[in-house]
Amino acid sequence: MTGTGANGPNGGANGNGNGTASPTIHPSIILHPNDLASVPSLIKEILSKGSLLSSSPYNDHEYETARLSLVQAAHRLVISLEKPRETMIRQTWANTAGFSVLTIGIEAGIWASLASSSSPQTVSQIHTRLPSHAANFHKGYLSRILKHAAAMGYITETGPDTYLASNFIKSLTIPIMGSGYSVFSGPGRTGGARLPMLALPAWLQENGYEKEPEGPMGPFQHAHDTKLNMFEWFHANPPAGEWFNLHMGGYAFGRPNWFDDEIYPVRERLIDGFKDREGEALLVDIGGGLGHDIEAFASRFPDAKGRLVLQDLEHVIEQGLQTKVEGSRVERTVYDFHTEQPVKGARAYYMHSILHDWSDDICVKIIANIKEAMKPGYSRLLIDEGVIPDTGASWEATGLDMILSGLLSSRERTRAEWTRLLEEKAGLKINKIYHYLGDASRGTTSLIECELV
Ligand SMILES: C[S@@+](CC[C@H](N)C(=O)[O-])C[C@H]1O[C@@H](n2cnc3c(N)ncnc32)[C@H](O)[C@@H]1O
Repeated sequence: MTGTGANGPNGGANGNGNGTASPTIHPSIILHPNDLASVPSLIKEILSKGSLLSSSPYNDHEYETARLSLVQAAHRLVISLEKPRETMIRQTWANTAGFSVLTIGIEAGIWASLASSSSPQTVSQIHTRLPSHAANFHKGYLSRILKHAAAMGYITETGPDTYLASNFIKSLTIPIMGSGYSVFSGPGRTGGARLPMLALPAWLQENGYEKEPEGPMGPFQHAHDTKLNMFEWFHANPPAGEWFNLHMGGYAFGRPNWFDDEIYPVRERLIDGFKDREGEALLVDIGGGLGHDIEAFASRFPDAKGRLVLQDLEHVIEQGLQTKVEGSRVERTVYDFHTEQPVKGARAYYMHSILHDWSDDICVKIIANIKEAMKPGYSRLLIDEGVIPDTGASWEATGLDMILSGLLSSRERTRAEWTRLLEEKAGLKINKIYHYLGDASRGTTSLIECELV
């Protein structure tokens, strides 16, 4: 690739890549850092958050809050200090290549080989331990891949062609972590979940920018030339479905749980007042995937009476059986939530990251099936989802919102949008929105408790 100089590829200094001019922006701005004015205050913030971090006990709430705001300030510092060309090249070249490199390393067993030793490894040593399907990996190319991984900070370069695994790269050898890269890259040459995101600008352009992704023929269907929705397409393109389900486990891992003491008072709202009779369900996890949420609930409340029921599609339930907790009392059942809810009168129906996958119209139908099964004045519907704040939403929340638009033509919702959906359209009453610690202002997750009106 060759440079085109300050005048850009379109024959004029202000070409914007599509041949249209931006007359008011002078190209000299490319020579200046993105936001130099913010640098002093960001450095001050980093120093103060840094000392808070060292004085809080590891992993308590204050530590986590300080750590997260430190990460955010550090990212902002990098982008403020960078010049536009550097940001553009980092994003278009380095990050794109970085994603491919990480995926190759997962699929060819490079990270597993590197992580199998706690001391620095040469390229030859890493190569010797590659699994049989990658045993003939081109050594020169392996060396180039590792160099980029080191330049990106994913691994540590300790000498020429010698590297040490980082905590991050070791974690990619764990399926719930590595699967995210696989599902966004493949399977095979499909482009997986990344393809629709790459095709999102074209989808919007072809639709004259007049509508947001919606309906059964959204960016995902256009990019993959399919009528299937994302879940159906993953299932039809194995092992994408299995990767996705594992990826959900990675997304949930180590995050606070909705039933933590500081978030939702489970004893007061669910266990007290539970009608302890034969066959009564305490909790039904609808679309619960491989079961990480309900299994965590079961081990947190071992003495709570009542059935704990996990529901998902057949192939997901089957996959979950391979990793289920030995001796667990969770009942794993096959159920399609577009049909009548078979567990009647449960104390609580729980849905985590379900309604954000669907348009309001379909959500109303999913909720109608639950409403039919709910007992008035007794059953509660618990919705574990993001509530996007008016300002200051985190990149995790907004990133998910964009991903949902591209993959499922759906959305994360604001408080007003949740109220419109749950109260005005679905006819439920929202009792209260319980915010996860530190998340109230970031929009990543909250627990919305609803009842029949
Ligand atoms: C985004 S995942 C969330 C999984 C899990 N609740 C979690 O938070 O990790 C959506 C889940 O909905 C399930 N699902 C999709 N369509 C379904 C349907 N028609 N009936 C039941 N489950 C369905 C998927 O299999 C998947 O497990």
